[in-house]
Amino acid sequence: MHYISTRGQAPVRSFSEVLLAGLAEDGGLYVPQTWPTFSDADWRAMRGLSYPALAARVIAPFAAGCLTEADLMKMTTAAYAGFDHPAIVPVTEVEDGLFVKELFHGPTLAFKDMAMQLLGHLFEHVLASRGETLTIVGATSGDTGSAAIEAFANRARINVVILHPEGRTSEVQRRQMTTVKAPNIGNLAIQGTFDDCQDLVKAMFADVVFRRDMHLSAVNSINWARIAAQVAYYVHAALAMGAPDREVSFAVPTGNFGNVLAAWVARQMGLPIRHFAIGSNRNDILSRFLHDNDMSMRAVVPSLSPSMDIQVSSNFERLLFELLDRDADACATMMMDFRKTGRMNIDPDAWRRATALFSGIALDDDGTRAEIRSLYDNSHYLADPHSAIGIAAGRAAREPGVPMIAMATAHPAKFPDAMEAATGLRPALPEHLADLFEREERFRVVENDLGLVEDAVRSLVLSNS
Ligand SMILES: N[C@@H](CCOP(=O)(O)O)C(=O)O
Repeated sequence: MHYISTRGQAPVRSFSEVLLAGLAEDGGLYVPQTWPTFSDADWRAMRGLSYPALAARVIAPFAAGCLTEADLMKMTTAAYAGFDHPAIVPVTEVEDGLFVKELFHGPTLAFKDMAMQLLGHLFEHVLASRGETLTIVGATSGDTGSAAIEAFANRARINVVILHPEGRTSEVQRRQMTTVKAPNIGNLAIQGTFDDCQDLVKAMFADVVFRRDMHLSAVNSINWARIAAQVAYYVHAALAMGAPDREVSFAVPTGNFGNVLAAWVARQMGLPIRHFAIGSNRNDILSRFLHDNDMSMRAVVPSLSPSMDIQVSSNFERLLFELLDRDADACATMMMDFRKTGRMNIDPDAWRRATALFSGIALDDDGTRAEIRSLYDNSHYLADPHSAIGIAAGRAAREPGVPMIAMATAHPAKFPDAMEAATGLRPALPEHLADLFEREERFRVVENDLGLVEDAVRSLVLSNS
């Protein structure tokens, strides 16, 4: 399997090379040169596999030429061994035909663990076989950071520096990152938004000298391996509902567009997925795009669902590349114009093709609290603010006879204030995080300035050498 950049000017690479590269040199995102597919018989043969075995089977075509299914199976087995639910990704029906798939049973209580736990093993395996070391820089609006820190803490060949927007995550989310005392982990609180953090990460990659000297890599969903790992739980959910002999639809709370993109990839691989319903908070660029073809950036506003306080959804570029029939030059031009003007003009035919598959809703904080409350009152289901928005999106797009599976992306205990305001309940953190508020925090506040951030990354890495 080979990978090409959505902007067409970066080397064609293998899975392992893409894993280590993170972002393509031309600023684009890597995608498979062709989409691997499974036949209906192949899908049926996956029914009844354990989650680790299914994940290895689904990821194997993406890693072809670098890793075998057996290699992957060792890693998926280790990756999911610590999850606190025997089903790893359990599903429950909350309303007629509306299901919730819980992706938050990993160590940091968010769906990011599903991919990140595996990435820890993938990076270690590939780096050991090449005798290399690297520095991961990541941007987080709340969940990616702690998942990456947990997956990479104390790994010998890897330093990790996570940028979070100062004061814009929940306190639990921040403490999950800043209280981990491992020599290879650093945290920077950036005076800006998540979009600023993500731009800084991309700017570090664009600085060729810094990128080379630091051996930079990424674990945000700009890294293809994140998407590949996330495809597996969509396959798992669909097969459990009767696919490939029955269509299913998915609802996904969406910020950086990586999670729902993984669902779309499962469809590219031949899984009969009818519809993707996405949920946003007041940072509603994606739902405005789907409603009115209005892809225009507005200021990022804080919300009850901080992980989705995002206006520039990186993975939209991968979908755009397909909507443009893989015209990399057009994709590069549109992405660069978007960054210059804050607006993307998408051809009406391409927009119609997107809206044939995707729909979106946006809930403000009042709407989010009301959704959490009514789910609790009517279905006795406690959904965190992000998951509640996804469930609302699923309800809005549900069709008779087609199971709608909404992704529950985070544990409610990550957002105790929001949960208490909505339901009067303050969900407790699980045992391994019970003393989180007594742990000492360690992070540096840095201005939103590339030079200062690069200096901070350099000094964190040097202090661990
Ligand atoms: N919602 C994310 C933002 C980064 O998304 P990613 O999927 O690209 O890592 C977060 O919680 O950090």
